[in-house]
Amino acid sequence: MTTQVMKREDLGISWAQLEYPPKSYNSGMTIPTTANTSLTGPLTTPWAPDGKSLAAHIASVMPTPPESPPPGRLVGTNTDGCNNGLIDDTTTKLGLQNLLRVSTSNADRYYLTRKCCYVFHCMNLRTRFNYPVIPNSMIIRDERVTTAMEQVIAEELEEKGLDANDKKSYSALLSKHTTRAHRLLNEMKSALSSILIRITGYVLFKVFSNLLMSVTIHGGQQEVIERAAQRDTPIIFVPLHRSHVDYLFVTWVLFNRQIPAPIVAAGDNLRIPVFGWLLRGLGGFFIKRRLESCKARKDILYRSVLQTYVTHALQAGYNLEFFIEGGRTRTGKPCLPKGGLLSVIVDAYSNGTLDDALIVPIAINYDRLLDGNFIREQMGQSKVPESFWGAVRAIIKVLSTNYGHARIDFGQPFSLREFVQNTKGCAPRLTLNQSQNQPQSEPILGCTPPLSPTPLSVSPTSASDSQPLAPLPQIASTPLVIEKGHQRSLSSPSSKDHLTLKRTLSNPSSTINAVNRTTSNLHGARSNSSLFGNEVTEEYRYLVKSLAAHIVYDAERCQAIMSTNAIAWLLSFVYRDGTRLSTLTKALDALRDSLRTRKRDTGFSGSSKDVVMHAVKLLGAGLVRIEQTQGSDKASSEEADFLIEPITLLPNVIELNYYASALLPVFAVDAIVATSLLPLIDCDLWSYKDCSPNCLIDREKLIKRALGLSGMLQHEFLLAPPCASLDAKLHQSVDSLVDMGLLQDAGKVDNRWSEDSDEDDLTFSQCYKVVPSTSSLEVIGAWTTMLAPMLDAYYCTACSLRMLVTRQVPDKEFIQKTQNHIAALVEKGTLRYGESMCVDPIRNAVKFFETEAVVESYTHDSVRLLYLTQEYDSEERLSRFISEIDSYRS
Ligand SMILES: O=P(O)(O)OC[C@H](O)CO
Repeated sequence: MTTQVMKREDLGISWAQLEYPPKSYNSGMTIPTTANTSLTGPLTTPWAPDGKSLAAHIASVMPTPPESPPPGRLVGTNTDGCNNGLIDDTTTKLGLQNLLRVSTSNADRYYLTRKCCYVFHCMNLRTRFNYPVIPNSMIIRDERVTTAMEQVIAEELEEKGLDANDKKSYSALLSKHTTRAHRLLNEMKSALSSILIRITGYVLFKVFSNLLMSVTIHGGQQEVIERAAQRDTPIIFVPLHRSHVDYLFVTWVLFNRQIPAPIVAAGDNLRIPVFGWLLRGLGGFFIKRRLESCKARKDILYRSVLQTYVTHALQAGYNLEFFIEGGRTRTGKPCLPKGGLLSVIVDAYSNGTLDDALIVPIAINYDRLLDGNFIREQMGQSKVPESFWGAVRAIIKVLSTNYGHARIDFGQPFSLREFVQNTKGCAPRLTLNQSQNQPQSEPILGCTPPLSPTPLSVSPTSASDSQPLAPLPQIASTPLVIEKGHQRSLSSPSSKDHLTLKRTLSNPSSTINAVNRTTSNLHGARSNSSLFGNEVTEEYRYLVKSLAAHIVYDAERCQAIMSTNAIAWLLSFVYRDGTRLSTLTKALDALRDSLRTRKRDTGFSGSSKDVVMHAVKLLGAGLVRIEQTQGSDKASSEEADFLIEPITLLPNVIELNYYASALLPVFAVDAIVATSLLPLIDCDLWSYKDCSPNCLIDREKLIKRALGLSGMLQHEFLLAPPCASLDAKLHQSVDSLVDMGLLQDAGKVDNRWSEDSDEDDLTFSQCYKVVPSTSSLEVIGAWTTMLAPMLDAYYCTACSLRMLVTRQVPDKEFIQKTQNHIAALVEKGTLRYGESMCVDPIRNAVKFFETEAVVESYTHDSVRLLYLTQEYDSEERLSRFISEIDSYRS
């Protein structure tokens, strides 16, 4: 099958003509107006560092006048409709603030005060907080560490064939492992310094004001965090990870609000000379990168030291920050969560050492990434390790560049205790036996009987999607609604998850849920013990997985879409062959409306024409080509039109795709439904534009197919949080196609005799007639094109499985050969999208094949070998599987 190439200009279709989005989306909903208070409102006596008037300065630093700033509301999934006592009218009314604008208590008439406003600002901030020192001895003597040490010693004595009662050998080993525990702790622990935070805070003002046009954050969100910090409960900040700069941003924001800095989990790859020391002084503590790996799991001493350190720090009153995705996203869309540090926190809560914590999902987004790009790694080359000189070179390189705007969004804080209490009743009725102190007979709190897939109108998520945000009721009064599918998946061993998913692809009647999707990422899925050595129950696993999924889902939802994301998306998926500035401007207007109705913030404001020009400039000539069209009047730039064209050649297109991908999660469900619809229609919709081909669509069949495709893309997207029904989301998306006019009600048909029906099927199912209009085709085209590169990658990876027939191949070789194959097809023009060769979708396809029990793997001499399972180890079976994957490509 070749990729469908749609030339919309030839068809006379224009994205901008479109009535978009369909009216049904959150109809009647209004965006909370924080409006013009944003950059000018909340600051009492602000001035620009160079003494210009504020308005003039804003005009010079913003791409457009701030006529309609994005709302910057607090987003929460399980907490939508919950207040936590942190939100009130004040927080919802505050607007966006540019952190680079500072104010002091003096008027701006003094030259020195104006010139040195950052110095005065930083001097006036309170940074001297009580950062208690946690003595090493307290951690090393902790029961958890001593128990781990005894276990390690016993194992070593046994390994060496020594007598377990031999005191001399025992004390020699005790001293060896105690020294190691001290070393591990010293390498790990942070050394928060108030002075360093103040100095770095000032330096960051200077650096960021040179590199960035603004660093924007919503005043209400800051206010909520400030209120949360006044409580006795530790705060756990969990940002999505895009850049190394993320490490600095949260601490810097808190410094500006005079909130104590958190300790921040950093990968030990960042423990490099000077920068490692700096990071440690700013609160960084270093952990091994792959906590989930077998090697790290086996190092029980390391695990016990880490867990004890984090637990003691939380007990001592430190706030914590960690990146739940592990590394930075290479694709531009969030990675599925890792459970490592989250399970430490859940452990600490469940064994009673931590009474509660407030969890704050965070999203940070940049017009342009300061770290460069991930082209190299996506092309299959290995990552260049961090080093001192590498960091220095990178800093020198970025200093002379403009990176546009940056935006930080804090999600709504939610209580760990309330989350656990609400979730406990929904998982299998097993006890959390993490602690001996915990009463085993503890009643299951918040026990909500598992419900059948929740009608959209009553699920917490849907409620939040269709209602204004404030005021929000208390969390405790809103029990989480967990659907049946979750309980099923938990009550079965992980191997059965394979069956669930396998069924989904072939007969996807079971609901795929977010918990299943994170299975392979958390705890290594098949282990029966937690990352930190405790025997875990299914309930515990469920808890960590659903908490992780909630955090990532919430963080993604609060992420603001930057101008470069929007323009890269339009150029990648709507105007891949290029278009005029005027058309792109109208398309951006439509996209902005669509984002607004989906309650998504944008990190830009003002006229779309200016936003397009700003984004095109930032994306640069390597990603977007711009030229003035012939006949434009050069003299009057107002009238001048330009031709704007994306560079779709490899490798540049990979970077463009990175920026476009921030919008993928926003439209993922719709894209899945649209992509599922096309193969169910016998005819080519585009040739029936504005006509009515004689074909009917069965709603249930469409949903089943969409569920199958959702299952296939389970490693790409978190489509719904664990408390919501994916099924309902898909139904909502089908409704939107009806509202759009693409589907017209054709009544119910008797499906008793249809070949797919089984005895339990509904007798009648809803059918729709397909009526493609110009505008609906435009939307369908964009959504299907959005998934096309990914589906091509999955299909080509499935084809590559042929190289595994009767043999084993190292996974690196398998991926490399698949990439080469895709690159060759792109070169020949058989495949349209160069980004299909990125390593991420290929890896995810392999993960999916493993989930489907098509492929298995084992590690030998540190090499991971892939092979086909017995069931698929033949050309014929494999071909059938490949055609099944192919059938999802439109
Ligand atoms: O994206 P990576 O893999 O370079 O990792 C970034 C992490 O912040 C390292 O701690």
